[in-house]
Amino acid sequence: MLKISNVSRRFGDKVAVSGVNLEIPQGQMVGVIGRSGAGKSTLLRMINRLADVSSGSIDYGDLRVSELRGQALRNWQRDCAMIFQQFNLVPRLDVITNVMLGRLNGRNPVLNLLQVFSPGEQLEALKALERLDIAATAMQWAQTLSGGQQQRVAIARALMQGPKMILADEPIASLDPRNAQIVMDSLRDINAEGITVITNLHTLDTARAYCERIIGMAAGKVVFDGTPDELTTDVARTIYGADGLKEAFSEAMTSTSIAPVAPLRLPRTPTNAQQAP
Ligand SMILES: Nc1ncnc2c1ncn2[C@@H]1O[C@H](COP(=O)(O)OP(=O)(O)OP(=O)(O)O)[C@@H](O)[C@H]1O
Repeated sequence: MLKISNVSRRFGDKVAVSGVNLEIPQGQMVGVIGRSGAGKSTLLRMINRLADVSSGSIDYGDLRVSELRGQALRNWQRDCAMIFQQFNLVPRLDVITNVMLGRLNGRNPVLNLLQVFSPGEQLEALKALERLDIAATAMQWAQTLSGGQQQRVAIARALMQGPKMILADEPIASLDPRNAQIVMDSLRDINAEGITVITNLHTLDTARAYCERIIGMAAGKVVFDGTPDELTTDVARTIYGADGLKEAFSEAMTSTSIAPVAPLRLPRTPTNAQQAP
């Protein structure tokens, strides 16, 4: 269970995240939606500890994530893999090495420096690529792949970490609808194996189609926490505001309007449906 307790983050005078309380059981697939600047990325980055909390605490089971330092922090960042809109691959390294870089934590630093990977690690990386259906690209430079393929490499790299949780910050924002669907299907399949997936999404329809639980943020606060069915137009208006609502729906209709290939699992109910303030 991931527990976020009264977490806030300030940048100077700006409050990016304000008093957020969430409990996310292991294995949930959670979509975080909201307008640009609502605080979605900052929330994810605090869970992964790319950003520190200004106040409040984040716990994972008995682990006080928000106070980890040194090796314990690196272990957490291995357990809690993060993928980004811009993939963050090394462009002039081949795909399989990019995937193996997911193993850096916990290895001998000298081997890392020399980029020496064991046959076992190479096999595992190939398996991860096969799982994402891109093993044929293993020897290509990452920069020669399409955006959708690159995002799948990033997911394979995340899997190499053996994570308990994957945090995805707008993973499909720069992809065409077909690639967006492949990437979301991959995240859903990974989640079906018990890995928690928390993903920021711009579009309502994607969150509805893939996530059993949707968290809506506005001005740093959680203003909705519930199932796709509970996300009515009125609720969407609270999240996006009257202007943003039009944008959210029209965007959903055009750029990344996608639906999952296989039927979804039955939704589990969020344990702590948070009330709008
Ligand atoms: N490093 C930073 N320094 C100063 N302000 C920041 C920093 N990071 C985020 N902010 C501010 O915090 C607020 C929340 O930003 P955040 O990126 O978390 O929102 P978001 O919902 O993820 O938006 P987007 O969908 O555009 O990525 C914004 O007003 C942003 O300008």
